[in-house]
Amino acid sequence: MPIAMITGATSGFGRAAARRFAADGWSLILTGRRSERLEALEQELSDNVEVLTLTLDVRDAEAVARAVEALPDEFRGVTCLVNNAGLALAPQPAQEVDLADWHTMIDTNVTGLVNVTHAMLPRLIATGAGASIINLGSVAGSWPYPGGHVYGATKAFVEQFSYNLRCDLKGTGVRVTDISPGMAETEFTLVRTKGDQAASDELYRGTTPLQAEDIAEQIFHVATLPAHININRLEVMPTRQTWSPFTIDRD
Ligand SMILES: NC(=O)C1=CN([C@@H]2O[C@H](COP(=O)(O)OP(=O)(O)OC[C@H]3O[C@@H](n4cnc5c(N)ncnc54)[C@H](OP(=O)(O)O)[C@@H]3O)[C@@H](O)[C@H]2O)C=CC1
Ligand SMILES: O=CCS(=O)(=O)O
Repeated sequence: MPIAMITGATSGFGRAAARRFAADGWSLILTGRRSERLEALEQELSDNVEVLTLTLDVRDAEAVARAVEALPDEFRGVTCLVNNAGLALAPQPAQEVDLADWHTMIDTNVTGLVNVTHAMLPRLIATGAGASIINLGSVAGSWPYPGGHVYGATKAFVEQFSYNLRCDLKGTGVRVTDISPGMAETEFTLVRTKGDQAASDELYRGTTPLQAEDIAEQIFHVATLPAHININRLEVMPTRQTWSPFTIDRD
């Protein structure tokens, strides 16, 4: 059975993707920091598929490298890496945020993604044709909005890193895709607002956001395309989300 490694499998897109891959019998390497959630997911899925859970903070390059190095033989032949772990913080204007929140976003969305990719590249190249790296970018990486500041910039990094990886992986068979969702109802806004459930509920109220399962389906689709097809970037929005016009500061 093919193997998917999913970072940030304790919630949202990552957990839904784990369930989607499991439904088709894939073996799973599931990572995240909250071990109790990993254990619950392992319990849920392991009757039907092989599951290995790794409690891992993607920001810790050494821990990531050690965990990948120590993968048991039956989990070494990874077919698909889903670089999903990530977060936004500090929705207020740039001039009002704590520097620490900017650092956390860069450390997680940029450094963390790079840490996991670096550790996993030899495994994916060994798998060769049909292997894929699926990076979770965001519409925020392409479209500016107030309060997007460093979050959007980290996702712009994900897009360009994905394209550049493709160049270097030419000839290895390893595909690279940036999946960039728009508004999706997960724990994302709860994290962004540091636990403000009312603010999270308000954002999604009266509209129809994407659900985690919608993006999980896209991830699974991209991972299971014939080996000669590479989707470079997939931007996915809810039908009820579009762009705003430019704004003008007037006297
Ligand atoms: N929801 C949305 O509107 C959109 C989200 N995205 C992106 O999709 C990805 C998933 O987000 P989503 O599912 O919505 O959000 P959730 O908050 O529901 O899930 C985020 C996941 O990332 C993990 N994570 C966060 N920090 C770390 C870390 N340092 N080390 C390891 N794992 C970490 C969390 O696990 P744990 O806390 O257990 O470590 C959790 O499993 C993110 O990269 C996000 O930026 C992109 C576009 C839209
Ligand atoms: O990445 C998340 C989607 S949004 O909040 O930037 O629209």
